[in-house]
Amino acid sequence: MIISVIGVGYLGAVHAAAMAEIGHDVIGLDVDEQRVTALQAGHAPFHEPGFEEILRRGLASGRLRFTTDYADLAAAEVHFLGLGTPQRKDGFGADLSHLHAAMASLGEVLPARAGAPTLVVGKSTVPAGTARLLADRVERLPGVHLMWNPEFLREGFAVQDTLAPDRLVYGVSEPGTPTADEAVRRLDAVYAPLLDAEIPRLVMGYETAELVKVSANAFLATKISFINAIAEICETVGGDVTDVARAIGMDDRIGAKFLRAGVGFGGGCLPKDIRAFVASAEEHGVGEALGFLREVDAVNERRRVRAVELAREMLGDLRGRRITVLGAAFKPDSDDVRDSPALDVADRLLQAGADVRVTDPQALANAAMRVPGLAVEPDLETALAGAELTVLLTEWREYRDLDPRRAAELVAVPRLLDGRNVLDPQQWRRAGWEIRSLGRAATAGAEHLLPA
Ligand SMILES: NC(=O)C1=CN([C@@H]2O[C@H](COP(=O)(O)OP(=O)(O)OC[C@H]3O[C@@H](n4cnc5c(N)ncnc54)[C@H](O)[C@@H]3O)[C@@H](O)[C@H]2O)C=CC1
Ligand SMILES: O=C(O)[C@H]1O[C@H](OP(=O)(O)OP(=O)(O)OC[C@H]2O[C@@H](n3ccc(=O)[nH]c3=O)[C@H](O)[C@@H]2O)[C@H](O)[C@@H](O)[C@@H]1O
Repeated sequence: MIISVIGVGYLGAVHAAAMAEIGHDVIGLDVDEQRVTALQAGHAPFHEPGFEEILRRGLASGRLRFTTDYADLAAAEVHFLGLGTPQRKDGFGADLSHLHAAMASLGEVLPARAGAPTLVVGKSTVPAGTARLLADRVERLPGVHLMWNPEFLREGFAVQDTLAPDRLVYGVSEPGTPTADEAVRRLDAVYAPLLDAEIPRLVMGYETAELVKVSANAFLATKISFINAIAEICETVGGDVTDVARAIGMDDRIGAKFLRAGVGFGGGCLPKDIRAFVASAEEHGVGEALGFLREVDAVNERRRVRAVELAREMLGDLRGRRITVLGAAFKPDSDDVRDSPALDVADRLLQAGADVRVTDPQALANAAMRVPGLAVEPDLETALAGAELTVLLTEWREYRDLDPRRAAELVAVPRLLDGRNVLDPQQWRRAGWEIRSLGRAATAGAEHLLPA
């Protein structure tokens, strides 16, 4: 099938390459010329394991290309929408302006198919009600139908999650009607290889599909803030949140995933999605139903503040003190620094007057753009040299695997704050380090301490 993907950012670029990978003719469009040029040249504009491989394979096969010109989309039978839906400038609801602008441009090329069946498929994360609003506009054109097919991929696993998702969700105007059934058949044809692999597919109304997406992200954020709230208690009463998480996670009804306590969640999605969900509920007059999400957000914010406080407890006055921050990306295996807890904490330490040096295997270019004046150092050993405090904030493998004895030789003072609870405190203490973590009382782990 001939397919277009409009908006080739993290979601859209991976989706476009994945659709070419499963045999479709794909054209990806973006208004960002630099991005289109890079993609067309086979260069990933962001770090995503496995993406460049399928991008290059798609380009080489002739089934994948990129453009900035909407006129090039005229022949496509299916248009996927991968536009960003960032937080509005007022800080709360979702900014749908990119989506509306793209729909206006697409509206000019849709008539070129002269009434032949054409499917427009939204993938962006949007407040409930958005799809119906867009459908009212676009379905006036003969042959055009709109579906909402939210995306659940995780950065760092984007290719795998696109080609083998846990489920496919199809939002239609009215489930069970002949028009909806026809649209479902056409989207099934796009995803045929995935459906053949028995990936479950659920059909529901637009609003339900939109709600599935924001509910999933709200649940994940809640689970993280839940364990981080317990971390706050552990720090005060003398517990170890990693043991709490391990023990409660063994209960199948709770599950071990998304119970990693630390500096909290960030990224281009969870924080803005929970805020947009609350804003949307308020607009519908049911804000109190999601009041707890404000607390989820507040717990998350407090972890960042606490990381700086803990640095102060360990160092005293932060002014002029040499701090090395391990990690800038919002999570490992990504160069994304959107609302990154690591970068935010580094910035707060900088604002407090510390002499901060940040290292990260992939995200330093993005970090330096976001926080002007931040000192960045790509080489881990150089970054550690002379540190009075080392703060681990993104759990890249190279930091989890750090040898405490070697690291102790590099720093000025072997003093470490583990903001992700990934290092073994006993092992580090044995190597001579003073170590504190978010979610463990100062002495947690020390009771088993063996002589060095
Ligand atoms: N990044 C992720 O891991 C996931 C993102 N999502 C959702 O997918 C959507 C996209 O997210 P990202 O890919 O992260 O955003 P992004 O910001 O990386 O990509 C959006 C792209 O749309 C382009 N664009 C803006 N206006 C345009 C227009 N008028 N015409 C064509 N292109 C235009 C931008 O230049 C940009 O390249 C959001 O709603 C997000 O919440 C959902 C699941 C996963
Ligand atoms: O809508 C989206 O964009 C996506 O948002 C998240 O994916 P992503 O933001 O890529 O990353 P996650 O793995 O969910 O991590 C988000 C943040 O939570 C933090 N986290 C995660 C898990 C955990 O136990 N503890 C924790 O602090 C991570 O460090 C990271 O900062 C969801 O997991 C995806 O399903 C969803 O499609």
